[in-house]
This record gives sequence, C-alpha cells and structure tokens, in this order.
Amino acid sequence: MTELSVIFDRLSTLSNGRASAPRLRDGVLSLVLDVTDLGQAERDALAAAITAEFKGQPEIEDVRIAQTAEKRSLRIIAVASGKGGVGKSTVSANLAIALHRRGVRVGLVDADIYGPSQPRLMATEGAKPQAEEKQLVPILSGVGIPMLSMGHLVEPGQAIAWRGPMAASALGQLVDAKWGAVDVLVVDMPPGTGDVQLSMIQKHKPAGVIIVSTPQDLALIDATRAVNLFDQAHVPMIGLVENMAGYICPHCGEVSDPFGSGGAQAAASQMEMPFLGRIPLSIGIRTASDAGMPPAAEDGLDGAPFLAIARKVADWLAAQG
Ligand SMILES: Nc1ncnc2c1ncn2[C@@H]1O[C@H](COP(=O)(O)OP(=O)(O)OP(=O)(O)O)[C@@H](O)[C@H]1O
Repeated sequence: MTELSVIFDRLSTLSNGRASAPRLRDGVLSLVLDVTDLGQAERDALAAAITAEFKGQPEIEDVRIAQTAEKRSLRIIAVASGKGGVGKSTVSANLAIALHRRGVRVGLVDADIYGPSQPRLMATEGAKPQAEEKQLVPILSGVGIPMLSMGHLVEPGQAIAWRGPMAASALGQLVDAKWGAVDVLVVDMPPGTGDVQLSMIQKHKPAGVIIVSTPQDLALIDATRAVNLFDQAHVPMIGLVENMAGYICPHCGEVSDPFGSGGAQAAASQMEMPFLGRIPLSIGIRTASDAGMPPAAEDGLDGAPFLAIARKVADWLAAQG
C-alpha cells in the first residue's frame, strides 16, 4: 500500500484524475487535488473519500490535501443581429460545430429567450437539464457540444411572455451554468437591442461579438444599430457575417442574388470592422439545420462557408491570447 505508485493509481481512480503530486513523509500522505468546477459539497465529499481511503493504512497516519481550483475564464462570443430571421441561430449552431471540429472546447447558449431554436437545430428537443447546487448542467448534444437553451426549460411551443428583468435573469442562469471544460461559449442572442443584450454586455462581458445580416438595406440598417450598441460598450467586434447572400439554383446551378450582393461587405468596411464571410441562401442549409444536422458537421458544400468563418474566429481567439 505504501508504494507511491500504488497510492497514485488508487488516487487517480478515486478522484477521476484530479489528484496529483502524492508524497509520503513522516506518516503523512500529502497530495494536491484539482477541484476546478466542483461545488463545495462535491469538494468536501471527494476530500473525505480520499482521507477515508488512506488514513490508517500502513505507514499513513494522516492525509493532507491541498485543494486548487484553476481560475478559468470562459470567453463569450455573442452572435447578434439587428433584426429577426436573418439566420443568427443557424450561424451560431454551425459556428459552434465548426469551432468544435477545430478542437476548440466550445459550448452553446441559446439566449434567444423569446424564440429559442437551438434545441431543434442541435437535435436536443425535449431534453431537460438537471440542476446541481443551483447551477444548471448543460445538455450534451449529439455532435458533442454542451448546450443550454430556454427551450430546454419550457414546454415546446409555450409562449414566454417575460418582462426584461426576468429575461435577463434567465440569461444569467444559462451563462453561469456548470460549463466544465468549456473555454468558449457561443451565445445566440435574441434579435434587436433590448434588455437581454444590455444584460449580456454589462453582466457577462463578451470577449467579442459577431453580427449577422442579410444583404438587404433594411437588415443592414438594423445591423448598424446592433453594431453601435456593442461598440458603445467597447465589446470587441469579431466581424460581420453576410447570410443568405446569393441563391444557387439546385436545378440549373445559376447564381442569383434575391437580396442584392456585397452590401454587407461594403457596410463592414464602412464601419471599419472585419468581414468574416458570406453564406449563400441554400435549401440544403435550411433542411439540414432544421432537421437537427447543421451542415458544418460535415465536409459538404453547405458546410464550407461556416468552416471558413470558424477559421477566422479561431484566429481571432488565438490572437486575443
Ligand atoms: N443560408 C441560409 N440558407 C437557407 N436558409 C437559411 C439560411 N440561413 C438561415 N436559414 C433559414 O432561415 C430561417 C431563419 O433562420 P434562423 O432561425 O437561424 O434566424 P434567426 O436570425 O436566428 O431568427 P430569429 O430572429 O427568429 O431567432 C430558418 O428556417 C433557417 O433554416
């Protein structure tokens, strides 16, 4: 039992790999226990289990445990738009998947509290998150991304008629959940510039924001409003995504631009913000996303623009350190 390697093996199993640096000197077994993301009750229970396992074993009179918690800062990427229906949820889901495929430890929050659509996009409809020590535990989607949505907390189709402060507190529950080993949280914001946006900016301090717009003038005017809101609060602009940019006819392959083209890129350069890319209007993107299999999960044509945008976002994240 007193062989350190035997102790270490036993410790690793017992602590799920959280224990390290065991030492045995003068009858005292000392070790370091990484308690990152564990609540107080879990920390105490784990320390007690280790003590109970080793104290009183041959040559071990006492057990001393130094608990350490890595101070992890979760970086939030807010995906916002000035108006509804421009594809913000589609971009958020595909971006999260594409970042995940690049090895980023990513989580997804559906802060579109009034019209949550991520459970459908990520095929987690009907799942109910558990709470541990007053914190929600995210649901693991089929593609391996932990996520939380207001849609998981209310019955499907149930209208959420909340006032601003309630919506802001719901956002807090989703963001301050038990994200565990997540470094980057993609947050699908509700459209517009209301209470949830203000709460996100003031309370949760996003590392950066991505604005999604369609090429129409009207959407761009709205997008400018969203840009101004985040700009005034000094939230770094990651860039603008132009969605539904050109239509490729599935029959003849002809490309048409039902909403015009190039408007978003021009607007981005006018506002001196990076342009992240253009996503075409494609039936494949709609059917796959609505069926809970966002195209970024695969290498097809429909996924490619999202993967290219994710590369730029990953570069941005890396440049921020
Ligand atoms: N590039 C695209 N090609 C085809 N359909 C798209 C594309 N982007 C989004 N859609 C479709 O448009 C609809 C609206 O998209 P989505 O829900 O992502 O928008 P939103 O901005 O999040 O809307 P809301 O404001 O309601 O939250 C969905 O049916 C989606 O599948």
